[in-house]
Amino acid sequence: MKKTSPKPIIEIRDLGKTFRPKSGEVKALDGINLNINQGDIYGIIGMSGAGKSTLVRCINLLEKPTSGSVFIDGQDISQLTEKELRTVRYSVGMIFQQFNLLMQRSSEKNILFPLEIAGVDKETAKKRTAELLELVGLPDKAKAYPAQLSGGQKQRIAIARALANNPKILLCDEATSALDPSTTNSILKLLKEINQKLGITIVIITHEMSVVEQICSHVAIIDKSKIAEDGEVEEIFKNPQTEIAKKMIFSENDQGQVAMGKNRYRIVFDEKSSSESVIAEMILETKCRVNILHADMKNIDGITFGQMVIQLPEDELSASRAIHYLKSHQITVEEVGRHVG
Ligand SMILES: Nc1ncnc2c1ncn2[C@@H]1O[C@H](COP(=O)(O)OP(=O)(O)OP(=O)(O)O)[C@@H](O)[C@H]1O
Repeated sequence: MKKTSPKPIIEIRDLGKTFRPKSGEVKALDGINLNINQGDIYGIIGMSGAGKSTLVRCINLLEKPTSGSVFIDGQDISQLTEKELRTVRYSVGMIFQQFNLLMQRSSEKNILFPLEIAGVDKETAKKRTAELLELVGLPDKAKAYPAQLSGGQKQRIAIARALANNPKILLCDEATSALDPSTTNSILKLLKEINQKLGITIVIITHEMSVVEQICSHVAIIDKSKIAEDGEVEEIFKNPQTEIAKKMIFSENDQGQVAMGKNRYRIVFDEKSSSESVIAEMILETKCRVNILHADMKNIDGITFGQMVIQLPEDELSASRAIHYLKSHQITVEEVGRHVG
C-alpha cells in the first residue's frame, strides 16, 4: 500500500525579511524553506541574531515578509484579509520567555481572557478554563495571581492560556530560557504530553541544543539568516554536516575539554552498542592507542546516545585502522579537530 506522506501544517517558501532602519539594511531572513508537519515538535535553533524571532514573528503573522510566503494549514497568510487573519490567528497559540501574564488577573482570569475576546459564552469558557487548569496540573491555583506563582507555574498558566481557543499550532519562543534546569524539564515534559494528547504541532524557538534533544522530533538550524541544516533530530545529531550544527551539538563545556591536540574524532553510539566494549575491543584488535578526551550521554527524544571524543595516534596507518574498525561496527565517526574549539 502506498505510504501517505505527512501533511505540512506550516509551509515556508523562499521567505525573506529585510529591515530598513536608518542605520542601513538588515537581512534578517534569506531564502528560508521549511515544512513543518502536523504533530511534529519542531525546534528552530540558532545563535543570537541568527533570525529566529523574525521567523517566528512571520509565522505568527506579526511581521510581514519582504518576499516569499507562509502557508498555515494550506492558506497563504499574506493573501488573507484582516478578518480571515483573525480566524487563522486562533489556530496559532504562543508562549514566551517572560510568560506575559496579566498581573492584575488571577490564573483563571488569565486563561479566560482569550475566550472572552473570542466571544465564548461564560459557562463554556469557565468549563474550558477548569479543564485547562487540570491539563497543566494547577487546578488549585485558579484564584492565585501571577505574583504568587513560581516561574514554572507561570509558564504552565501561560500554556493553558495559549491553548484556550484550541489552536493547531503552539509556538514557544525561548519558553524555558528563564527557568532552572529541573523546571525546564517539567515544562518540556508537559509540552510533550500536550503534543501527544492533543496532537498539536509545537514549534520551539531556542538557543539551547539540550532543549531540542529532549523533546523535538525535527530541527532547523538557522545561521546568519539562512537555514544551515534541517531534518530529524537524531540524524542531525549523529551526522551534523555544517560547522554551525557541529558547534551547537557540542556544548561550550565540551568544546573546552576537547580543544587541545590533533587527530580528534567524535564517535556516536546508540542504545544497541556499548561504548566501553567497542573501544576496548577496537584497542585489542587494532593495537591502536586511544586517548578518551570527553564522553557523555544524550537523550534524544527518548533514545539514549553516547558520544565520545577520542584522540587517535598521529601514525596514519593505526589511526585509519581504528576508524575503519569503528565504521565497520556501524558507529558514526567524524573528525572534530578542525571544527571544535
Ligand atoms: N525591527 C527590526 N529592525 C531592524 N533590525 C531588526 C529588527 N528586528 C530584528 N532585526 C535584526 O535582524 C536580525 C535577526 O534578529 P532576530 O531577533 O530575528 O534574531 P534572533 O535569532 O531571534 O536573536 P536572539 O536570540 O538574540 O533573540 C538581527 O541582526 C537584528 O538586529
